[in-house]
Amino acid sequence: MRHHRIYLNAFEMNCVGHQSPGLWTHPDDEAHRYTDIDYWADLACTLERGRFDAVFLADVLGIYDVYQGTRDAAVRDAVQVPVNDPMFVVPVMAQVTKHLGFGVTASVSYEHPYIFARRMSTLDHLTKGRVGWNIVTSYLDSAARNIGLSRQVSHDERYEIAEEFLEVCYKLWEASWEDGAVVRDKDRRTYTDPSKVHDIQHRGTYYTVPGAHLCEPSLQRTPVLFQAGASARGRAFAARHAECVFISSPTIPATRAYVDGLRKEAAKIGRDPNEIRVFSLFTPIVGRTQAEAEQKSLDYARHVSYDGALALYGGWSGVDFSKYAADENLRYVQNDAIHSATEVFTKMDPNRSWTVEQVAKFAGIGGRGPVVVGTPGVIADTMEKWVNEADVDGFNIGYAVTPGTFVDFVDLVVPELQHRGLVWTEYASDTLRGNLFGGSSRLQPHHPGRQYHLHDDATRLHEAT
Ligand SMILES: Cc1cc2nc3c(=O)[nH]c(=O)nc-3n(C[C@H](O)[C@H](O)[C@H](O)COP(=O)(O)O)c2cc1C
Repeated sequence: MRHHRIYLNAFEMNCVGHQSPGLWTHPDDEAHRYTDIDYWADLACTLERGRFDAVFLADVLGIYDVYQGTRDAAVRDAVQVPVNDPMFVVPVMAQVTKHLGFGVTASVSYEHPYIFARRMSTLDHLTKGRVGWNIVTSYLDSAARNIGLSRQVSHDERYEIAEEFLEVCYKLWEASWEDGAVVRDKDRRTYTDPSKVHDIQHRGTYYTVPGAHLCEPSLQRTPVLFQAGASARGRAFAARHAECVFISSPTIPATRAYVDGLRKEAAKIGRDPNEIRVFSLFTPIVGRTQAEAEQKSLDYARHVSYDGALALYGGWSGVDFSKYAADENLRYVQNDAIHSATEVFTKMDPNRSWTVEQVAKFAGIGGRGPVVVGTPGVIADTMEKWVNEADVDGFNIGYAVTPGTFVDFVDLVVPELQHRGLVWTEYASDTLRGNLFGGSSRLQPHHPGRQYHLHDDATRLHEAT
């Protein structure tokens, strides 16, 4: 195993039906409390008690309306709609914790870097350096139609936009305010030294941002960068920018293929491939005994919504599964949705074909990642096997029911992992990047965003523009 410890993220979303469509009907599920700030505060305390590195908040703009050509199935079963803005629950969770990190999802397709950079600096200040950004390009036409486009920008061009979006953000976060700019000198009546605040003079294909950042430097400056692209273009983007990568695929061989490809891409462009933390989606159903766990799993399965699962998967893949017979094998379809969503079932594991019904059952609990049912020992064994054989660094722990799945994991599995020396018993740092990578809270020295850092490069930035 490459790393001294397993990294843990809780996978959440500011909505009712995140990755287990239909489970809102289960008596133990409290996802409907997503509008109650106490739900988020209590969850954050549970996760910090379990020494989780972070809670990662997914977010999707638009409604899943591919299945049956309407949004009815998604709306009926609360499949990621209603959905609230993830950013606003971060300060609530930061207030009741000291070390837990917060990954928020935001789409480069529906933000502007000048505005967005301020929002992330604000969160990094309020969380004392514990915020991360899951960079997405989005995948639903239904979102594009609501901002004046007839359909979403093509898949690969979304990543071209994302490249420039990141460049503007790096310049704002790293190259506008020098570390010593804010002096708060009451005698000289100088809060900030104007000579240490610089325009970024960005003129690009998609953005023109000539001015200075609006925020003083936060502890991390650039938030920890997460990404989950898994197609060839998505992986190339991740290899260049991501500090952490989320992946979700159902088997170890498919996951290993992704991870090897990602690390090779990173090495090709001069990054340390082992510097990227890879988190694999994983939904545990835990019992004190195997029988108890299996009973729980059967009980959850009875609450899965078949239509809800196909609405979710239809949104991800862009494929209307109502056009297939339930026992028909899935075929790869090239479109502008999530390429990896269908690749994983049609290409990544050649000796396996999947019918629509199997995909619906699989996606009914835990989305596209594996669901493991068992005792704390069985769960820990599986996690160890994935780390050793799929070369992942940690897991994005999804839930079947919330907060139940997280409480079971923290109460039963974390102590087993700690006993095996696989998960730490105490945090090492107060910032998210410090906990994930050790040492500084700033970008790693050979991360591409670092080249904009003022001390190395103030003159170069000005000469280049
Ligand atoms: C674990 C995981 C979580 C994701 N969460 C989100 C999300 O919250 N919002 C979103 O728009 N896309 C999300 N995605 C999708 C990816 O960010 C990305 O849009 C998709 O994988 C497209 O990449 P690809 O075109 O390279 O396949 C997630 C993917 C994975 C594996």
